[in-house]
Amino acid sequence: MRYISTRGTAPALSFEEVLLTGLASDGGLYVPESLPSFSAEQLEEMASLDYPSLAHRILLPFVDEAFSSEELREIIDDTYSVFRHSAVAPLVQLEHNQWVLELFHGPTLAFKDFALQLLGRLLDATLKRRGEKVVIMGATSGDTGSAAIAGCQRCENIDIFILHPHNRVSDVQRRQMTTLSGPTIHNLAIEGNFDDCQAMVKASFRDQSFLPDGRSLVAVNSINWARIMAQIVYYFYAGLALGAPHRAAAYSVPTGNFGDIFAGYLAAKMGLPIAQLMIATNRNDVLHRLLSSGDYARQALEHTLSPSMDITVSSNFERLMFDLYDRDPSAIAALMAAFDDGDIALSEAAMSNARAMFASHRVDDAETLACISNVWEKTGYLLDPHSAIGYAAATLADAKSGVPWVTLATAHPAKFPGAIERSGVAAVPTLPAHLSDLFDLDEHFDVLPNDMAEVHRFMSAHLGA
Ligand SMILES: N[C@@H](CCOP(=O)(O)O)C(=O)O
Repeated sequence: MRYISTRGTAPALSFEEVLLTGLASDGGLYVPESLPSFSAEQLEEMASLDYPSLAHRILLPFVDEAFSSEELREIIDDTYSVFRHSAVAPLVQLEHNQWVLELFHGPTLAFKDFALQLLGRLLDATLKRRGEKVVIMGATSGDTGSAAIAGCQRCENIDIFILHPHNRVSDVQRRQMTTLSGPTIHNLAIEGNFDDCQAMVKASFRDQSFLPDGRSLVAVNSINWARIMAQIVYYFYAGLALGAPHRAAAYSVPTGNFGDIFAGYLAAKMGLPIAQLMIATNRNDVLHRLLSSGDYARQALEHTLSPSMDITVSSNFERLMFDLYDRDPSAIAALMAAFDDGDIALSEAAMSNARAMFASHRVDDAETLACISNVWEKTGYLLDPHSAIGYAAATLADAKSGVPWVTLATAHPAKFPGAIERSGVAAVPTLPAHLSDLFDLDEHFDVLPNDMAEVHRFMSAHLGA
């Protein structure tokens, strides 16, 4: 399997090379040159597999020569053994045609664990084999940070630097990152927003001259292909449980960086029957505006009750655009250059291709709180604010569709006690036992200005030998 850049001038890479990078050298994102696909007969046979077996079946073609089938199986078994639910990704029915896929049973209580627990193990094995050290640099609006640290802290050959927007993640989210200490773990609270953090990370990938010779950056954000790859699996898991290949389901995905929903799009291309993919956004709604009115104009980032989705530049949309423009890298390079300068307009053909698979809905804070409260009253089920955005969008779509809707429940409600309290429900979400001492532990983080030179100076000064 080879991986190519969406902008066409960076070299094609193997899986191992793509795992050890982030952005392509031309500023694009890596995608597989071609996708494996599964026939209806193969899907029928896959329907009986447990989560690790299904993951192995789906992921093996992507890693090809980098890991043997046995090595991959061992890594996958180890990865999902740390999840607290034996089904790994349980599917729960809340109402007629409404399901939630619980993706918060991993160590840090968010869907990011599915990919980052795996990525940490793949990295560890690869770096040991190559005898190399790397520097991990990531940006988080709340969930990726702790999941990346938890996934990679066992790796001996890394230093990890995670940038989060100062005072803009929930207390639980921050503590999940900043209480994981060690000489190689660095949490940087940036005096800016998530877009600032992500822009610094991307710029750092493009010019790595601040690093000493022999060290390079590896991404833990969804610009790293391995993140997307791992997230394809749970779409198959839910779809097969709901009757694929004989019945299609629709998926509602709380969307920020577009990585999670892009994984669903790939699952459809790989043969999973998917009726529709719902882009569910908060007030940071650039993707909803694009889908509904063709408006892809940048707007100022707003801080909401769903901080993990407070993002206005959705990195992975570029991967979708690459397909919408028939995989023409020069079209993407031109569009992204124009986007750097301001707004872009997609062609009619691209828009109609996008609308064939995607719908969208924006849910503001008041609607998010109302959804948490309504669902609690009706079903006794407690949604976190991000999952509530997905569920609100799915219930609006349901009346029109008649297909089963699966909302991706991307985080545990205990990560957002403030929002739950504001929703007025009588429930108090509690952290699972392994995090019960979270508020007793010391925090370690440095506050830095929104200035890349300062961040690079900090990183150079704190790199291990
Ligand atoms: N929503 C993320 C922000 C980064 O997105 P990613 O999927 O590219 O890592 C978060 O919660 O940190």
